[in-house]
Amino acid sequence: MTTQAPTSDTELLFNYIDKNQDMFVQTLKEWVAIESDSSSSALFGKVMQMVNVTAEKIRSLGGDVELADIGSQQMPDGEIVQLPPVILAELPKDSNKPTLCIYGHVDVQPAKKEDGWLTEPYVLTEINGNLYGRGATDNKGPVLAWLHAVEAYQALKQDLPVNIKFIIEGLEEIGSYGLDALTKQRNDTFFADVDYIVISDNIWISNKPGLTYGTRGDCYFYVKVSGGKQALHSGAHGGSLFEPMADLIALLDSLVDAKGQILVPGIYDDVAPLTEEERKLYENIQFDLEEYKNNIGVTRLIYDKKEDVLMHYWRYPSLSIHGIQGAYADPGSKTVIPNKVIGKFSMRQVPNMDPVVVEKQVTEYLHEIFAKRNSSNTLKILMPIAAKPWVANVNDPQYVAARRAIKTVFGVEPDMIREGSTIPIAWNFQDVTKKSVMMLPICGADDGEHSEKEKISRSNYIEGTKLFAAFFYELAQLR
Ligand SMILES: NCC(=O)N[C@@H](Cc1c[nH]cn1)C(=O)O
Ligand SMILES: [Zn+2]
Ligand SMILES: [Zn+2]
Repeated sequence: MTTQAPTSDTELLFNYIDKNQDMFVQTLKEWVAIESDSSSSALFGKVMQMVNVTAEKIRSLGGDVELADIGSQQMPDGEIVQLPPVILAELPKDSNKPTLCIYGHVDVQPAKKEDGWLTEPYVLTEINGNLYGRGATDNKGPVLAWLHAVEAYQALKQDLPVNIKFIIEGLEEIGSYGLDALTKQRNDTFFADVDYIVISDNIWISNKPGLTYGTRGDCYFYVKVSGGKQALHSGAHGGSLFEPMADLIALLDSLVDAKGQILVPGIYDDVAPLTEEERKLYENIQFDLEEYKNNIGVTRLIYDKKEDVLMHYWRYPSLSIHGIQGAYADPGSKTVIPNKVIGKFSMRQVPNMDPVVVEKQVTEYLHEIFAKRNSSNTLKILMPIAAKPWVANVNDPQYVAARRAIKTVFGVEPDMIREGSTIPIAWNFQDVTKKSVMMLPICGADDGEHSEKEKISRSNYIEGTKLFAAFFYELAQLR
């Protein structure tokens, strides 16, 4: 990548980051080795370990760290569990400087070798310049890049141009339980002197750097269908039973058609109408459909125009079916009728959808479908995650600083992009604190977040660290 006329101080920082890249990769390897999968409360011990390791790293940079208690939570299975704390930290402060608050998460999605990983998911493995491992891109790599950017300033005894606070959590992947309440609770204290909030937990959409001004939200549903007291032999009992799995499959099948249209009545009613001005924005974005299909390993998409594909990721809702708990999923031919199954699906939310309305629409619709089946089974619907979409003002000064930093490090103007996935706390940060919130991604379009090919390229990890160092500088120049 071309580096654009850095100042001599920036040049020193970049050289330091280049020279120490192996050490930065080693730290990422140590972090990836901690299986901080938050998907099940049984694994919260590892999340806790990861939170402590992160806290220690921030302390080593001179940070004052609080492990904020966020209490307990009833999980979808009914169990009440103590939640891992949230890191609220602050580096030594100078009241003449602006204050940047960096948010990130150190929990990860589940990963098992048998899911199809070519490498051990928790052993960071470098292949052709890519660092494969669960959490490499989502979100341990970017969190470390922020910390290493600070470390570079400190190692070179350069004054950090901004005050820095951190909010690092271990429950983002399951909807950031407790963080919205903590944000409200600390709005007049921790957040009072914060000028900017920045998040780096998403990806570019091409090999060109992107700057993100919107994300979709997410409503995550559990559909529980329960039958008799125990699982039964399908030969001995199949034929006269209302089978929970058949009910569930019918319910899941009623949600979305083959063209990706959501079938729940009323769901599109609140979706913000597309304006001519917005439609034009999509035309100039660099996004190669062939390259994209190749990256994600598919031969055909529902839409064949770039603009339609992007709009259906960014500005329209989508519904995905994720799995069935209680279903027989192992290899082999077990002839069982499960007595209780839980279907899981989520619906990405866009402006101006309201999760409260969506929950009602989905629940009523599924109960109607279920009633028509006249089954003896019982149906229960839960919505444990309700995250609103987030859209920012791209004219905010923070975006100016980020554009300049991107130009310095990558030599190009970024594409202004939105994100199809969800950072559950983004909307809350903006709504509660009224501060400027921005997303500054450093991860590649082909990083495979949540998949069995998750990776970050060494180049993005190291150039991303430089980008963050340059961003600190540019942010201070705004004053
Ligand atoms: N990198 C952000 C991310 O992956 N966020 C999750 C958060 C979430 C939403 N619903 C459940 N978890 C995502 O899937 O978008
Ligand atoms: Zn993430
Ligand atoms: Zn994620």
